[in-house]
Amino acid sequence: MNGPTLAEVLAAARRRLAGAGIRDAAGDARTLLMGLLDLTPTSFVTESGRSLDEAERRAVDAALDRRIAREPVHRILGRRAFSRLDLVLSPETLEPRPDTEILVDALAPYAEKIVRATGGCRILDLGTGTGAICLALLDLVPGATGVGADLSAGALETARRNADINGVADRFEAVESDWFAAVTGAFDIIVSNPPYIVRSVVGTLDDEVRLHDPILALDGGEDGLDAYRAIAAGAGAHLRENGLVAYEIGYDQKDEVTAIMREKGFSRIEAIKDLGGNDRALVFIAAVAR
Ligand SMILES: C[S@@+](CC[C@H](N)C(=O)[O-])C[C@H]1O[C@@H](n2cnc3c(N)ncnc32)[C@H](O)[C@@H]1O
Repeated sequence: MNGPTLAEVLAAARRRLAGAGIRDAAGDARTLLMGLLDLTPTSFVTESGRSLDEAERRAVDAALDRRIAREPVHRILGRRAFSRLDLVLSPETLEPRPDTEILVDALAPYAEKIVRATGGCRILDLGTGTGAICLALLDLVPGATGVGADLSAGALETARRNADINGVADRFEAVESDWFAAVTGAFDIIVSNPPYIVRSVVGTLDDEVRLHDPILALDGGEDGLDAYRAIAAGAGAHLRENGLVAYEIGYDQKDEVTAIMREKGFSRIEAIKDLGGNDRALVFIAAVAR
């Protein structure tokens, strides 16, 4: 006897997730099925009439159980798309967010310009996690090279694997470091999406974030700004002439992060909002040429 079709399994999955109070039940059901069955958006439609075998149905059921227990879709699949990359996730890495692509898109033209002017561009990504920001920039700007630094050895292992999978390993180095502590040399661009959640807020985040993203990737200290202070203090010593420092920030941190950077001699040259209209990325340059 034939099993249920993909369309039938999709409809049942959507109902199960909606019944369990999952907000985007339709989107999550679709993303899970596409990922589990390795289908593209097009083949998902053209194969909607095909039957799922028992092993496939068991895999779908297990994935739905995990989603209902509030595990995020891409953690269940173990990977997610970011910029033009396919990134593997691990328990030690933050799941990269689409908002972070804003920082990548803002920096790529600067990196290209530096490559055109000097023949190369050295990028340092502090708190690299999966390697998302650095690897996406290396992919977009073939003349660039990058260092991804992180305090988590497990995250760095994942970043190295992602560099391999995405064909940029020859231009990427992973360094275990407490911010700049083990970083050597000077860079054209220092970029970071550091932990920036106010410590007292971490416990109130959705289960999907609180229980599945590592605390090291979330907790920004008492006021959420510890990492920006540490990076601002060390950036000058690791920047080439006319080098840039760029951050992802929390929606309400623009003025405070700008003040922290100004105190260390940097001027803000860009402030970029996300699609929701919130401040999301800032770019700085040394106010006085070094
Ligand atoms: C918000 S996550 C960003 C991950 C990745 N860059 C991204 O955008 O998806 C912050 C990262 O900073 C790392 N981190 C936290 N404290 C650190 C420290 N003192 N030195 C270096 N990395 C640190 C965490 O392990 C985590 O990978």
